[in-house]
Amino acid sequence: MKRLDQVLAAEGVPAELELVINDVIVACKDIAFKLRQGELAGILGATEDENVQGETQKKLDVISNDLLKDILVANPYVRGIGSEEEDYTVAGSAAGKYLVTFDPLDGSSNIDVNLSVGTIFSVLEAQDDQSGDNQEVFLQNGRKQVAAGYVLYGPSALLVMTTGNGVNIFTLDTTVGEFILTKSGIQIPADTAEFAINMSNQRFWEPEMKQYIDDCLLGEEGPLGKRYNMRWVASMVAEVHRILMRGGIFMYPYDKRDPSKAGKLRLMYEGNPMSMIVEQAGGASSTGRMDIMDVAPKGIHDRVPVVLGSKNEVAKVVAYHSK
Ligand SMILES: O=P(O)(O)OC[C@H]1O[C@](O)(COP(=O)(O)O)[C@@H](O)[C@@H]1O
Ligand SMILES: [Mg+2]
Ligand SMILES: [Mg+2]
Repeated sequence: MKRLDQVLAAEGVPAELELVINDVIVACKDIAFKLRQGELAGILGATEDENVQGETQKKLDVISNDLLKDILVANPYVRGIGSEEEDYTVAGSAAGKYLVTFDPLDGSSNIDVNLSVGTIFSVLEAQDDQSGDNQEVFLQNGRKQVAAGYVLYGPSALLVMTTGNGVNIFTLDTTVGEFILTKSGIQIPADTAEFAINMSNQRFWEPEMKQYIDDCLLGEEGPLGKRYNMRWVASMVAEVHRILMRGGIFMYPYDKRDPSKAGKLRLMYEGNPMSMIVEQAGGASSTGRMDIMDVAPKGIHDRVPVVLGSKNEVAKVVAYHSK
């Protein structure tokens, strides 16, 4: 039975980075506890506010954001944070080496119906001496991440993370309040016949994506030659976790509902960390035209089309885009 700190030490993770990851996890344990209490903790429902993306904030979006922000900006090794729920990046310690971006609560439309939600995080190294409230210091591509992970608040709370040494899964032992290693060396099956996409947006997709899904729906008689199943949990963390466990492909492509947005999901705290985890587990991750982790960010809240999961299926979607 290995604890998270023992696993990170065995991976040779620097002590400062371990302290940063540990603070993320302390906040996530608190979020997990509040979620279990649900209505009893007065955490359900919406606030009167909108975030910078124009989305109504749920109470738990704000609570989770504050838990992560408060602990991380007080950490001497954190230069700054960037969050879905903060308009601008927030400065931490001027001498801090690390930058943390996070989606404090992913899949937040699921909170009020008691379904799975998650927290996603990504850690970068600050490359120069700029303050953490200057977003420029964060604008590095996903290949520069030194750690990435998510916590899935499901029937049990799971921490899934990588420091570039493969993917480990830890289960929260609520009797001792510790994440305990329960699986390591996760490998996503290369082939799949299960896709996840919000089909209600079909008429807004680009023709390439429309064609791929049309061909999936043709099953054995179509050019892809197999019968596909479909899932949509509306929580990226839950979808990615299913894919890590049994394969699959998850897509949130560009659509023309709002042509100024490159997609729904955000690069720096959704696309990049999930891509690092998926690649570390032998899967693939693309915008349809290039690897997500090679996309150069221009702003902390940049959006990105996402196609990730079983590597041979992702390659098929990429091939549709290059026809
Ligand atoms: O509303 P839709 O189209 O089903 O979108 C669901 C997607 O949006 C998200 O909920 C976005 O994340 P947030 O809840 O953090 O905004 C993803 O987790 C999920 O894949
Ligand atoms: Mg999200
Ligand atoms: Mg969110």
